[in-house]
Amino acid sequence: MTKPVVEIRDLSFYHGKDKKGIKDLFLSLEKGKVYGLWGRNGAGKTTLMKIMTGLLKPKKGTVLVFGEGPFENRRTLEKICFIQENHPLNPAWRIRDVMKVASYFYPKWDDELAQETLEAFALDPAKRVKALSKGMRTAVALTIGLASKAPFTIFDEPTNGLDAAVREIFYNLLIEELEEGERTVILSTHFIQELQSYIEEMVVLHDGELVLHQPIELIREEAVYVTGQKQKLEEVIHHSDALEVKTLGSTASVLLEKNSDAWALAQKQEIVTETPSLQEYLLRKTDRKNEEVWS
Ligand SMILES: Nc1ncnc2c1ncn2[C@@H]1O[C@H](COP(=O)(O)OP(=O)(O)OP(=O)(O)O)[C@@H](O)[C@H]1O
Repeated sequence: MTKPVVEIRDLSFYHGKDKKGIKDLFLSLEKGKVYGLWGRNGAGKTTLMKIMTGLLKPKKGTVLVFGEGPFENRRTLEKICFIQENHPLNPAWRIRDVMKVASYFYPKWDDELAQETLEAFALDPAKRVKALSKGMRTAVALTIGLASKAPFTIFDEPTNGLDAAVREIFYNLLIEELEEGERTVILSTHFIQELQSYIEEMVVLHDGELVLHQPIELIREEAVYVTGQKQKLEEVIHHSDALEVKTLGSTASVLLEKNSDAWALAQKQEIVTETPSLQEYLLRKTDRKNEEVWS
């Protein structure tokens, strides 16, 4: 078996003395896979991404990227490209200067791909960053992410602020780039519905903890909306396994996980089932705990 690209064991990170960050996290990411990172606001995604990309030092535990700790490790950092949301770009530089500087940093930089990508985004390399719209700046940052050819690349909220046409261009370029299976990619996003077809495995954080790490098809199959007569579903409705209950007149609809006792109970009744969207399921799965976070 090939060694994982990222190996995290028992990682904890606290902002300041005791502020929440990441708690006792174990995670392993493999070569050539595309991961979706999902979590509600404050779940710990940025903290985790910053640790994996050497911007923060773990307080406890082990973080290895390509077998080495990324913090202050130039050799490892050359293999990592982290495209942050609102990626910092020098406003005075022309796009072509931005590309040149990035090319010095990433040993696998592909100039041709950079040019093709800028062309696809209809970006003029002679333009200065300060003259670009927010969406155009994002497109410049995405170009760096693609052309870096970095074996481990993270795109944080890659499509925020991009119009539908530009998003499509990015998805197409990303698919082409991933075809060879050489790069490990994380797409961190709140808008999972749109990105889900590009993702193989989901990593879900909640309140600093890893609550799910599974192939996306399995997660899609994990939950079910059960609809039937409210009276007959009374026990299911009040069961602690019920992730969500909606009632309308004498009908009830309950969101359940298929490995739950409540699902076994529900199946004994006359019910109609429907698969929830991935977004609905993840939101409900992180609902109850989330109330504690914000309270
Ligand atoms: N610099 C900081 N100082 C203190 N606490 C912080 C700092 N950065 C993050 N936190 C806290 O750490 C927790 C995780 O934050 P993080 O930014 O990693 O979450 P996130 O999942 O990226 O959230 P979002 O989706 O809102 O960007 C939150 O409780 C947040 O308040």
